[in-house]
Formats: sequence, C-alpha cells, structure tokens
Amino acid sequence: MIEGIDGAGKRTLAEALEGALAGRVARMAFPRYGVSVYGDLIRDGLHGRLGAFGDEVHGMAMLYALDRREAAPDIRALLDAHDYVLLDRYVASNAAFGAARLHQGAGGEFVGWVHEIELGRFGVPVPHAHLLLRVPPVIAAARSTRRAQTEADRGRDTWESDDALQSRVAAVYDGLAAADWLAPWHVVDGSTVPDTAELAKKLAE
Ligand SMILES: Cc1cn([C@H]2C[C@H](O)[C@@H](COP(=O)(O)OP(=O)(O)O)O2)c(=O)[nH]c1=O
Repeated sequence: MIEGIDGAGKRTLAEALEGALAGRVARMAFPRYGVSVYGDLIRDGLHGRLGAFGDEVHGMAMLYALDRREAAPDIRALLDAHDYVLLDRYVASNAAFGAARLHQGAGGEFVGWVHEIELGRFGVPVPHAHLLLRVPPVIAAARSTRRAQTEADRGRDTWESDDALQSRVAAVYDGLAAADWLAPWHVVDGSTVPDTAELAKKLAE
C-alpha cells in the first residue's frame, strides 16, 4: 500500500516500483473514479457537488469504504495472479484523512471506526505492508497545485487546498507508521528520488 498526503508523489513511486518488480506486480488506485459509483460520488463530494454531505466525515469515509468493499474480489483475484499488488491509497488513507478532519490522532476513535467498518464488517483484504511517502506538506502543496494546473478537468479539490488539513494528515500518518497499524510501515523520504530496487526488496521481506 502506498500512502502519503496529497502531492507526495505516490503515483510516481507506484510507477517506478512497477518497473522494478516487472511482470510480477499489479496496480490499483483508490478511490476508483470512473469505475465505481462510489468513486464518482467521492469526486463530487471532494469538489463541493454533494452539498453538505461533503462535510460529513463519517459519510464520506463510508463511500471510500464501500468503494473498497466492491473492489475486494478484484484485489483477491490480483493477489492470486501476481506476487505483489500495489495499491495507491488503501484503508490507511481513510483513517488518516478522517482522523485529521476530526482533529483526532492515530490512536483516536475514528481510526478504530475505520478498522471496524472496513476490516471487520466489510472484510476487505488485510494489507501486508505500507510505504509511507513522507514529504514536507509545503512541497506536496506545490506539487498538487502544479498538477491541478497541468491536468485538464481537474482543479485542486477542497482537501488538497487545505494546508492545515494536510499537515494534520501527515501527523496522523506518522502515528500510524509508528504503531505499524494493520501491517509493517516503511517510511520513504519523498523529497529525494527513492531507491526503488531497495524498496522492492523491503516489500519482499
Ligand atoms: C482512498 C482514500 C482517499 N481519501 C482522500 C485522500 C485524498 O485527499 C482524496 C482523493 O484521493 P487521491 O488519491 O488524492 O485522488 P486524486 O488525487 O486522484 O484526486 O481522498 C480518503 O479520505 N479516504 C480514502 O480511503
């Protein structure tokens, strides 16, 4: 699972790892925009098109959780067919962003709620390892602004443009990593070019 704040460079890392693990890896990204009705609702919520629902922390988190529940059979099929499955955001994103929106920490009620809903009730596959791509929030903000300018039909969503939120998300991620929440966490410095061969080895451990 590749995790980090918005603009941390998760997609670039995922693509590099895909190269390093050539032929043995499958990749999927959450939320699944354009694939699942939940993904499309999430996009609308992030861009203020669901009215007050976009402000409902548990409601939005439930959409992400339902997106993953729907994808669970596909993830299991990918796990059967490949040595590695790289997921660009997974359950920990829901824990980190929701807790940060509620001004809670990694040990708070919200993180426990995500665990109970996603792994308990929905039974989504348990992650094997996390890579936390760690970059200073100010660098990540510059990257996501640049991306919003270059990608047509996008624009920074309401969470991406909230620098205080991104800093709190970074703090929750640090707490989840320190506790090895759900699976071991490997912290990667995203302000330099990561050694993907080394990372691929860590994932294989
Ligand atoms: C997957 C996931 C993402 N998020 C948040 C993180 C991001 O701010 C936002 C969108 O995800 P993101 O991966 O950044 O998509 P994109 O950049 O392509 O729009 O959703 C959650 O809150 N919970 C989740 O379970």
